[in-house]
Amino acid sequence: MAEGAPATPDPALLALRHKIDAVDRELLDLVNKRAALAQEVGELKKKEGSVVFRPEREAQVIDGLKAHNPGPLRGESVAPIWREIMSACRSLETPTRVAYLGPAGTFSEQAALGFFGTSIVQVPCTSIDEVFRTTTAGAADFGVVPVENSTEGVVARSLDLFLTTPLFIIGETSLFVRHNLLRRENSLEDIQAVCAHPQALAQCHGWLSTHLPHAERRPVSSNAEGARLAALDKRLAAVASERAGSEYGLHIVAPAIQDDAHNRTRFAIVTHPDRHPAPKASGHDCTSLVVSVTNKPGAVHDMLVPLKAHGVSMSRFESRPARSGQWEYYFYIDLQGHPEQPNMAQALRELRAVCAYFKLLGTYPLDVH
Ligand SMILES: O=C(O)C(=O)C[C@]1(C(=O)O)C=C[C@@H](O)C=C1
Repeated sequence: MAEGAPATPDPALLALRHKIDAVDRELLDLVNKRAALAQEVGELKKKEGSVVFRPEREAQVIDGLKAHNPGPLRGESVAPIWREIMSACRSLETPTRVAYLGPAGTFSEQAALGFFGTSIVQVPCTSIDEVFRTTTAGAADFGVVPVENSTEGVVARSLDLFLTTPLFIIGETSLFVRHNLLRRENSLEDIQAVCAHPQALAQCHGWLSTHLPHAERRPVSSNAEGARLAALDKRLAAVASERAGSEYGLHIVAPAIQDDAHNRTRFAIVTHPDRHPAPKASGHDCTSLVVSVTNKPGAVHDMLVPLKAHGVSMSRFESRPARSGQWEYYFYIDLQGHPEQPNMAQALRELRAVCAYFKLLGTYPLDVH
């Protein structure tokens, strides 16, 4: 028995626990009632031949509950609880297979479980390219890929693959990324190399330069792969999540070593347009596109004119070299709204007319917390 615990439990505590047990049973009955309704929805969808996962509906369910939450449950507790309930309900309609950059313990895995809930079939992949290939080939229904980090900027490989694959975006999610130095020994002595994904090494550049200036920085395919290697060799350390540390039995030698305390990574959820329709408007949506314009004065200005004319806000504007050798660029643009809104539809039509290249990458509900 823990020190300080009374020999006989406090009757007031017992009474409260009885009440909690009774509420839990009621909750279980209600969640089962909800699950049975979701099963009925599943039957209906099977008859109609329509898809099970509806990101816009899930976003509306969560938005609605948050707006009606009387408390004391905190607002930010609502989304994770209902995501998990909807994940369990969805799995009764059909399995959801989700590809992401594995192995176990990566931030991509955490993003996949956070977005879809844990009642999914996990399809860990060895690279971002493999996530795109697996989802394109239909071995996974959805892929989760990192697109941007608040410290390091864009994840170039994901952006390049949006251009060359048929996949489109149906959702987004973002995570606070806390990196830890992990190792078999609980010490900073005699570390020969630090293994991690190049993005993670870059996000911890300052800390590594100060505390381990002589250790080699060894880029590997994922942070969890770095943790796996560190578990095999005591001269190696890894930069990875706490989850990866417990997965591979490593000590957290130094916690939260990322240079920016607010380090966040944003992920896109992708799927194949032949297997999934674009989400309908949820009320809080984002539309992503990639465009290019001819290399002449005023071309970028002309591109922005239709957005201003129709009152469409832009939340992101990124450029990537087009690799034509002509100083030409692709522009990755996020717009606030959905093409079902007439002003957005008109702005997109006019924008398309002034672009040399135009590809709609997707339209999807904004991340709800
Ligand atoms: O409303 C639906 O279309 C359902 O299938 C039910 C439900 C839910 O559990 O609320 C489950 C899966 C969908 O992604 C959206 C919502």
